Amino acid sequence: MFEARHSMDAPTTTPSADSGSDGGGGWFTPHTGPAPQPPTTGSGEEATQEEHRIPEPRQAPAAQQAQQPAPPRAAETPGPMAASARPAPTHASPDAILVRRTMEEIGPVADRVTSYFYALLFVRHPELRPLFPAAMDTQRDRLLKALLTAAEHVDNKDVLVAYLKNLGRGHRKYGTQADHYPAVGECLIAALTQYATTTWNAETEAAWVRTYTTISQVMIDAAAEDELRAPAWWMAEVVSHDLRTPDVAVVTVRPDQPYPFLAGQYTTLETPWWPRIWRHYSFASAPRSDGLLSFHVKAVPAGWVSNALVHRARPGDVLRLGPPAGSMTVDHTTDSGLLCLGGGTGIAPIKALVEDVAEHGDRRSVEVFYGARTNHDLYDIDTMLRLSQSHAWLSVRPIVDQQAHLQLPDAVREYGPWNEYDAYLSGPPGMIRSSIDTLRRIGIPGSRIRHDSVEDLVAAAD
Ligand SMILES: NC(=O)C1=CN([C@@H]2O[C@H](COP(=O)(O)OP(=O)(O)OC[C@H]3O[C@@H](n4cnc5c(N)ncnc54)[C@H](O)[C@@H]3O)[C@@H](O)[C@H]2O)C=CC1
Repeated sequence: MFEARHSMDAPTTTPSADSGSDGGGGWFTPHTGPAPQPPTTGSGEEATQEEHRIPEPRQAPAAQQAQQPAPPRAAETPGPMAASARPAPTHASPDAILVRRTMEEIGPVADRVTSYFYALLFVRHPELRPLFPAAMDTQRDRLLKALLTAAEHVDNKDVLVAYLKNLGRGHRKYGTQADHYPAVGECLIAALTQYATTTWNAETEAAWVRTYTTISQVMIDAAAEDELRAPAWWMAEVVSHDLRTPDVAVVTVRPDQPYPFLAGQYTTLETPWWPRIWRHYSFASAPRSDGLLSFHVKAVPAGWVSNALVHRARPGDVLRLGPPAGSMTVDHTTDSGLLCLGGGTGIAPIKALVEDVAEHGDRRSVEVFYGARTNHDLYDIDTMLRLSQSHAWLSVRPIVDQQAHLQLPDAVREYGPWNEYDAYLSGPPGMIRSSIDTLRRIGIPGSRIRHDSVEDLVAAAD
């Protein structure tokens, strides 16, 4: 997906990271087994400090997990923000109310909470420091994002559990182990205790402990299950590097073992030059019979990874890839048309979606609007036009800001009607936001608009 999306996701663990589960209060049905169960205090029940300690995680019973059919990996990876339509909880659970109250209080001092948390973690657990990148700036933001996500989705079990499973799997590549989670949880609680001084009390602490315990258990179980069927990461050799403009390259790699994914998904990628710094890029093609994977990379100012990939990477270099993720995939159970907006290098997953429809033999209408600032920036227009010449159901319209005197989302209004279409958005965060507004204004419901996380796009732009 992109180097943006999803951001520097380094090892973590905080609800942060990306969010939660459901404890005694509600959103998670505890597994059977020897796992220590979270305390089941209700909203008004006061728990002791001892009860509030982060319990040791239960190791997932591998044998039991092995018997479960492994669902296709791609289907499990919707991020909570992957689609614009998220069902809102109808009422908040007592834990959700307490967690959100804490979040509101620490919001204005989020930077300090985050710094304090990491300082504490690395002082108390220096053995965890090597799991994180040398420069922690982006990581700090990631923690806050994860906290907010957990709070926001604390009652939304389905979305949250899917998100956490994805997160747990994704953390394998950092070397995160089950026994790291209590350390992180204790530092998180300590940081919240320090800064949420007005709202913090035993009841709130119990709510956070329950929330964090269930969050970490979902992640640990997902990682253990994943271990049975997939590597923690893939090594991938660069086999071609095509500089399309002075700052955009199409990089093609050969993974060291089969890499299953769906068109429209993205991966995380680490270069040998910036160890432990991972960035997101979408697959620019549907799965290929030769197993090769391509990415469109734009070097952005101060972008360590993107500049390395565009200006330094050459055939023979070896990258590391995390697991595939993302839910911006084609729903082959319907025959709705696809309205695709690809801005800049955001055209990469759109091209993969088009190839997916073509390979599936569907005859669904696919309308692609390909936006760029200048003609020169339409670096993949030849490929897209070639595809449209081969497929009568596909139309491709380049929208160049300078010529059209309007931006990509506005151009879509001039065509349509779009009521029989599902929309797929890919590009810079501002484009995603304004496209959502525009599409909703012209009557496309949020449930039919798909895109990757805008928050991650902002955070990972590097
Ligand atoms: N490389 C990849 O695999 C993927 C990249 N992305 C994201 O796509 C972006 C691509 O960046 P660039 O190529 O520099 O794109 P860009 O900044 O040149 O913009 C591309 C298009 O989006 C439109 N646009 C930009 N901001 C807008 C706004 N606020 N409102 C309406 N329209 C707007 C522009 O008018 C232009 O048509 C990056 O943010 C990247 O993270 C997204 C998905 C995949």
